[in-house]
Amino acid sequence: VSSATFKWPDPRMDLIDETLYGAKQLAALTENCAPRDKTTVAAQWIRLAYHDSSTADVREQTGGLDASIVYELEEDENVGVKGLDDFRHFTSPYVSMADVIAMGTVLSVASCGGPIIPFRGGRVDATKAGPDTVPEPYEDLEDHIESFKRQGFTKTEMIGLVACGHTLGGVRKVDFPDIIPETGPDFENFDRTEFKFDNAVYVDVTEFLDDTTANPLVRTFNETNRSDLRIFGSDKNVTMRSLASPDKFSKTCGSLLERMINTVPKGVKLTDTVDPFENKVSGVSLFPQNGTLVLQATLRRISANPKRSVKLFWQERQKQGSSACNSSGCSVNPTKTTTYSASFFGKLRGVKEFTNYEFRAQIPLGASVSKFWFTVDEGSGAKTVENGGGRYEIEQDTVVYDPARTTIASAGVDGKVLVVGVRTEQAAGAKVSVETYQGDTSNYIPIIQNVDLQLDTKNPPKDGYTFFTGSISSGASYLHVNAVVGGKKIRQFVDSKDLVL
Ligand code: HEM
Repeated sequence: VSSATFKWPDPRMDLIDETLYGAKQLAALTENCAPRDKTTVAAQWIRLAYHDSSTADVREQTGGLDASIVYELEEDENVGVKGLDDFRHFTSPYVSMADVIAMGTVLSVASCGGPIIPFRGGRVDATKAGPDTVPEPYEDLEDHIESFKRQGFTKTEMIGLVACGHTLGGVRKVDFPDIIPETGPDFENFDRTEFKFDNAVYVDVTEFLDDTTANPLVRTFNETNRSDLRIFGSDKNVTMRSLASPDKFSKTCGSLLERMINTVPKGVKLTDTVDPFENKVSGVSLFPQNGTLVLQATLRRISANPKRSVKLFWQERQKQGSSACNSSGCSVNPTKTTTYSASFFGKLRGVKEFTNYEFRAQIPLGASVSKFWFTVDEGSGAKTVENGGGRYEIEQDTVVYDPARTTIASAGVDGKVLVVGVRTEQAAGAKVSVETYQGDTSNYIPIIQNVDLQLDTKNPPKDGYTFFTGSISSGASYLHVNAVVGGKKIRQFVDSKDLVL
């Protein structure tokens, strides 16, 4: 699997990159192996991911990491499972709950000092519960071997995966009174380094081998429930001994957990690995204002270089005799430059910070724009940034989301009032609607709504555009504008950061 390149427009890559490395707050929740509920956020997220993925049947190619857990929370086997309340804020039309669960594992393992697991996106969420397949402590060894085999893991890999999972967190008395007796503590850690993924090798393994472990799944009064004891010892400790090397433990866990999160049903195709992108373009909008077209775009570069200068260039859609552009093209300097810290995970990947260069170009209405690109000079000469060749192409200017008029229309309103412009010469008979996305719901199932937009009476035609408007729910965080204009279908994505006012 190779490393993905960012070819704008690609909202999926944009959002994945932002969630893992950038400004989204998912990573911050587990930073420094954050404690929560007597355990760690990391332990909760990893357990959730395992329970979700344990529905995998690799021969049938069904189940796996597909967020079916959303429909399985009431089942006994999922007692104490936590994390979906964290994850629901980070889904979008391009990043499924299953992807966020997988990111949760990548982030939490790294946050506690474990290996860096490469992340790939593209998982598809299930629409119903999967089978009851989570292994339970009272089951015998043969059942566990069978169950891991169905999930795609050999017996040796089962030993590894359980050791990797149980290096964090522990057992809760309220959830498992058959493991921790009434007289015992409310929560018992699997090992003595509950905030460390890496040290666990020493602790889990040597403690286990030394027979001094506190692991309740090894020591519990109830022999039937000593599943870790049976699993770890199932090959006379050969695997556990091999994991006594910290390096071997880290590598083994990295590759087993990677396989766990990448086990997906038939037909689901994962993206390439998402590493931090050197150049990322977002926040692109084109809308009419005060007799011109405004082109807004943001270029994000890795790191902050005070010597760096960045310019936006564009090419006109219609050649105009008296255009504002001279022979070297039209260009503008940034209106705003903001440096922000990378997430802890970005930092682990060698990225300390990012710098956003925000541009706002005013373009004659008649000329409009077809392509844009940038030059970046780090102090040693300007280099062109042009979307890996082909430049940043603005497919159409017929239907445009209008952030400025939307801001004005939404002021003081409960919810949002969206304004979309359609080129006046093509506006007759135009059908404009929006498909809104709300991921942050109490049952973790996104709400998708279609709203037809009507002619906007408060914004009469102006600047060559005719405006359409409609109210959308305040919970909607992303949307697509869908239009049929002159028999042609046009679809435009609006990111939450461009929508939230
Ligand atoms: C035979 C297989 C397994 C059994 C029987 C088992 C059983 C358990 C039990 C009983 C708990 C306590 C949960 C609670 O008190 O709410 C637990 C916690 C946990 N398990 Fe497993 N587990 C197995 C495999 C795995 C695997 C493969 C992983 C991940 C790769 C994993 C990750 C975790 C984590 C991280 C916790 C701690 C959760 C927390 O502290 O909130 N387990 N497991």
